[in-house]
Amino acid sequence: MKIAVIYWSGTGNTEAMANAVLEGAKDAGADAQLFTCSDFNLATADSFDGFALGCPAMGAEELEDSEFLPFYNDLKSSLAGKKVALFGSYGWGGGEWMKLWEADCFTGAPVKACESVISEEAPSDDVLAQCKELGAAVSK
Ligand SMILES: Cc1cc2nc3c(=O)[nH]c(=O)nc-3n(C[C@H](O)[C@H](O)[C@H](O)COP(=O)(O)O)c2cc1C
Repeated sequence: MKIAVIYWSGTGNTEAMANAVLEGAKDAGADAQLFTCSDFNLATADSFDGFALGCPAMGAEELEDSEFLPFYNDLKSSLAGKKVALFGSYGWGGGEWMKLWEADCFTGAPVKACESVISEEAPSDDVLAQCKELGAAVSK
């Protein structure tokens, strides 16, 4: 399985989660690669079997809108039939942004690999373990 772990992170919390997702995917035997959303070449999207996408809550319970949201909107058409899992960090909103993101993502054609993983600010060891499991789930 060829897996892309693609994230945006302003202060490193979602980045730490992405690193754990990558580790979990590699441990599960996937050919997994880590990208920031601005580094990912959309022309290569069809070559991946699964995607783990990470973005923190920004704006008012929104995806980061200067880099991640435009990237995600462009990627969406390539997610049909692919395994997808979502993760990210939040501050004070209780995870509302993730519910909105899931509704947007999984009412389309992607195959939900597992439950999303969210972290209040910096990920704890427990959350990092959940991130590794997410990486493994998207790799199956
Ligand atoms: C401009 C801005 C907007 C934010 N909006 C929200 C929000 O709507 N809901 C929330 O729970 N946290 C919000 N946060 C908190 C971040 O989601 C939180 O600090 C998160 O850990 C940042 O992740 P990162 O380190 O990957 O950038 C916001 C933070 C910033 C800087």
